[in-house]
Amino acid sequence: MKIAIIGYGKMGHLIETIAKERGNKVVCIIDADNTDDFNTPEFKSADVAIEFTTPSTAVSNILASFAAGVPVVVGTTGWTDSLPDIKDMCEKGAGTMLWASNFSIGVNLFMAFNRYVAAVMNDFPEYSPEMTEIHHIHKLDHPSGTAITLADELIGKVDRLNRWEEPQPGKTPNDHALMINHVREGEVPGTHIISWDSSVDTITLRHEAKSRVGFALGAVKAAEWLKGRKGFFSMADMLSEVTHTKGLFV
Ligand SMILES: NC(=O)C1=CN([C@@H]2O[C@H](COP(=O)(O)OP(=O)(O)OC[C@H]3O[C@@H](n4cnc5c(N)ncnc54)[C@H](OP(=O)(O)O)[C@@H]3O)[C@@H](O)[C@H]2O)C=CC1
Ligand SMILES: O=C(O)C1=N[C@H](C(=O)O)C[C@H](O)C1
Repeated sequence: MKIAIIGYGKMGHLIETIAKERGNKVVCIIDADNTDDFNTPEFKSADVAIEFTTPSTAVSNILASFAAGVPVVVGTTGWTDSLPDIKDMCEKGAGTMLWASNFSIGVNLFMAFNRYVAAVMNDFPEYSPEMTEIHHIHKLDHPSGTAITLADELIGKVDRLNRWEEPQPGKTPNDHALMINHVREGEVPGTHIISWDSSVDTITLRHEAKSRVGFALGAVKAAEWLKGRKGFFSMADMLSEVTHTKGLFV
């Protein structure tokens, strides 16, 4: 299939390599210096575009893809206050998009395990959860998009929690808040840790990406899956088609 790449940074380069290895054709690459190319026949000829840019540019790139009639897979994080409006546009037929805070298959399994553990822990108030995400020093946003997804899903299952917070000097954490810590260190591709602590033990769930390959491969697979579909989708929609475990994703 024909793929357009929006954002030719660390993810964009890897997506180009993996898309070609899987037999796809990259017909257009848009980076910060050629954002007018959404209007070109090359961009408009793409079956699907894949967008990994910055928190401040994702929304305009999504809208430009919709205007060009090209479905878009979006991996950029840090812009999701606008997600409900974009989702609404897709549901009204104005565009097609698949968004995920993390395209790694392993992280999406980890998200399912997180939901399961949180549902179990709802009955065990002696355990308190905490989350930590560790990423490379170039990352612009915190907490990571993945941590926000994990936190929202955990809070949704645990009656004693109603929000997430980041630690602030001098501020006592709210009793009903899940704390999310962020660490920026070297070139770490992405690590997420959820710990459930009691006075007698700690249960820890940990996902550690070894490189960005899992993210890029998942995004290309999502683009291949999105071709020919219309509406708003998530990785759960795609993955629910490949598992026999009932209720794991949707
Ligand atoms: N969902 C997931 O699985 C994953 C999500 N991410 C997220 O993806 C995003 C990108 O990550 P990464 O590739 O590592 O970041 P990079 O900084 O390496 O790449 C971003 C690229 O976008 C370009 N860019 C900036 N503005 C625009 C614009 N208006 N239109 C098109 N391109 C533009 C930048 O150009 P220039 O440098 O010239 O400004 C740069 O080449 C981040 O938000 C990150 O959190 C990352 C990995 C996995
Ligand atoms: O910026 C990154 O690099 C990553 N961003 C995503 C996030 O914010 O969750 C996904 C992955 O962890 C890498």
